[in-house]
Amino acid sequence: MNDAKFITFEGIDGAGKSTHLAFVADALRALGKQVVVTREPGGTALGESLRNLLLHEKMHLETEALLMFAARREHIAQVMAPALARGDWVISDRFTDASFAYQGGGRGLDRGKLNALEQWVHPHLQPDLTLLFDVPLDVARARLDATRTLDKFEQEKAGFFDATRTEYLRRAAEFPQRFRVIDSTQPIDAIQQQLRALIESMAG
Ligand SMILES: Nc1ncnc2c1ncn2[C@@H]1O[C@H](COP(=O)(O)OP(=O)(O)O)[C@@H](O)[C@H]1O
Ligand SMILES: Cc1cn([C@H]2C[C@H](O)[C@@H](COP(=O)(O)OP(=O)(O)O)O2)c(=O)[nH]c1=O
Repeated sequence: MNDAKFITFEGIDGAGKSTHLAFVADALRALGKQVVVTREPGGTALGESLRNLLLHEKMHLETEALLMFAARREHIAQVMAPALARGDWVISDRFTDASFAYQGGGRGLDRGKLNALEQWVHPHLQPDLTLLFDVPLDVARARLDATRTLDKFEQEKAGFFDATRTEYLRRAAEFPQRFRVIDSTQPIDAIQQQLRALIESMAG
C-alpha cells in the first residue's frame, strides 16, 4: 500500500524550520518510512541555480514569483511526484505557501496571480501536513543576527516580515485541515515532543 505523505515546513526566516527538519526525517525513518528531504527554491540542479539568482539578485516582483514557480515545476516533476508515486515520504523546507506569504504578503503581489500560478503548476498536489513555525519578528531577527550572513530576503525590513507572517497565519486559518501552527518560541525539546506525537499519529 502506498501510504506516502507530503509534509512542508514553513515560517519566516529564523523561525526554526531547518532546526526541526532533520529531526522529523529521522523520526519517520525510525518508523520504517523511506524519506526524501528537499527544499524550495531548489531541490534539483536547475532549481538550485534559480535559488542562487532568487536569493542574491534584485528583480521585478513578478519575475521573482515566476521563477519561484518555475523552480517548483521542475522540483515536482523531477523529485516530488516520482518520490510520492513510489511510496516515499517527502519533506520539503518550504513550498507554495511561501510564495503566498513572501511574494503575496511580503511584497504585495496580487493573490489572484499566485492562485493562477498554483493552478497551473500543481492543480492536484497539496501537502498532507504543513508545519508553520510561528514566532514574533523580534525573536526571529535575534536568531538570524546571531547565526548567519543574511540573504536578499533576510535583509528585508520588519514590515515585510510582519506581512509575511500575517499571510502565513491567514493561510493556516484558511486551510486548518493541513496546517499545524507550532509556537516556535518554545524550547527546541518541547517543540520536538510535539512534532514526534504528530508524526507518530500520522505514520500510523
Ligand atoms: N525553539 C528555539 N529556541 C531557541 N533557538 C532556536 C529555536 N529554534 C531554532 N533556534 C535557533 O535559531 C536559529 C535559526 O534557526 P533555523 O532553524 O535556521 O531557522 P529557519 O530555518 O526557520 O530560518 C538557529 O541558530 C537555531 O539553533
Ligand atoms: C519557496 C519560497 C521561498 N522564498 C524565500 C523565503 C526565504 O527567505 C528564501 C529561502 O528560503 P530558506 O531555504 O528558508 O532560506 P535559508 O536556507 O536561509 O533558511 O526564499 C520565497 O520568497 N518564496 C518562495 O516561494
